[in-house]
Amino acid sequence: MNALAATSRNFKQAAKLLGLDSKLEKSLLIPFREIKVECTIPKDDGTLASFVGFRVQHDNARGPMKGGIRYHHEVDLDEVNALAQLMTWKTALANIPYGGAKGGIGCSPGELSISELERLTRVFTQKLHDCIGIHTDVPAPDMGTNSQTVAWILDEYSKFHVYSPAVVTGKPVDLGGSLGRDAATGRGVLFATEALLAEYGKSISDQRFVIQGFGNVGSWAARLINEAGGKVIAVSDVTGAVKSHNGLNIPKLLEHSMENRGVKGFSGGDALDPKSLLTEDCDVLIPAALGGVINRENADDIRAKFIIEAANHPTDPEADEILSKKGVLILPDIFANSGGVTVSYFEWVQNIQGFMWDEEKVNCELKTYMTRGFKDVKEMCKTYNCNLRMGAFTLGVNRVARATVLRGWGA
Ligand SMILES: NC(=O)C1=CN([C@@H]2O[C@H](COP(=O)(O)OP(=O)(O)OC[C@H]3O[C@@H](n4cnc5c(N)ncnc54)[C@H](OP(=O)(O)O)[C@@H]3O)[C@@H](O)[C@H]2O)C=CC1
Ligand SMILES: O=C(O)CCC(=O)C(=O)O
Repeated sequence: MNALAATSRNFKQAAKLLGLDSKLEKSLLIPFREIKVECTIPKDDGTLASFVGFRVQHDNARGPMKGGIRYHHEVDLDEVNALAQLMTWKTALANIPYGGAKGGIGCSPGELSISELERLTRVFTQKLHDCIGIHTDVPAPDMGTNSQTVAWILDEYSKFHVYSPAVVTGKPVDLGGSLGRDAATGRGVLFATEALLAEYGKSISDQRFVIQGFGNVGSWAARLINEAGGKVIAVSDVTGAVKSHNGLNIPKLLEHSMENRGVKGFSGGDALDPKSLLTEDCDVLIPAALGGVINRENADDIRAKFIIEAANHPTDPEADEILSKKGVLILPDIFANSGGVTVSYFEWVQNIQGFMWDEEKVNCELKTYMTRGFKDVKEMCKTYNCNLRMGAFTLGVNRVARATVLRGWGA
């Protein structure tokens, strides 16, 4: 099932539980605006290369639309649409005053030089600048992009509009980025995992973790889990996978991965077939890379007791059903990875206030939001007698539906 079909299916199930009017349901599902642009750049060797870029602005009932920009060869309109929709429910669940959006370019960032990436980002921004803004749509990094990418967007945007750091979040701290944003999604994953485990009388330090993806989210999650006493027994990225039953030395793995551009070849563990990583014996599985990786092909073989969705839509609805029958608990993406957009919100607030918070305040506020989010999700699970995914979806969808109805459709 593709990402859009899966996300829309979850939305429709939540709308049914909430008893939403079918016309309201339809209006919530259709995106506010879909933008598709051609981006042609000269490569370093003088030849031309053309790419397609997207920005889907899904909903703005609760505030400016918000979401990252992804550079990956699999990016297409359906995927960006699904990710934008997830952002709408995620920002509502986190109770931050935003709607949802997502962007992306179908490209392989690893095959482009830094100057090619800069040109591509600038051309994309030239095509997009009139549709984004502090109070309309605020992009951020996602897979394949980082603080440098949004710094280029900010600079290019500023050639057409007044210099406004709050037009993007996830910026370098020197350009008004927030302390703690880099680690925020991984830190949010830690707080979310702690909250879930506590419900079962468990804690990070008595669990064994497997993490797919060792980029921004996966590596920060690994680092913070390791610091909290958790045993990270296997990790993968595009280059390969490594495992150690005694727990990987995460600081050393981070060093190795920086020096060698990946986890492959790490001497502090055994090489593992990346395909079998998800079905390794562990307590907690954290997918922190691509969507759709847990599906009907492998769901039955998953041995984790808890799945924390650090990635967006890593679990297909068919796998959801299989895992639920097996008694595996899944903490859904729109809650588990909401720490990133929550600290993006703090960054936007700091930029608008013109006042910088210290990192302790950022982390402390993040914990408050994540703890409250978990409590709110559990409350919905109780009200609608549903699992955590439907608890999260009903919470987000209900808040957006209420805002939509209150704003009305008057001409
Ligand atoms: N950044 C953020 O703040 C947020 C991100 N997310 C989600 O988290 C996920 C990861 O994003 P982020 O960490 O930012 O992205 P990054 O680009 O920083 O890292 C992605 C990681 O996934 C790895 N990867 C890619 N394909 C595969 C694969 N087939 N198997 C195993 N590993 C793979 C990459 O390997 P390599 O480096 O070798 O290419 C890299 O380690 C995405 O789903 C994203 O949407 C959600 C909320 C916020
Ligand atoms: O920080 C942001 O605004 C967006 C984060 C994001 O893209 C996500 O949560 O999937």
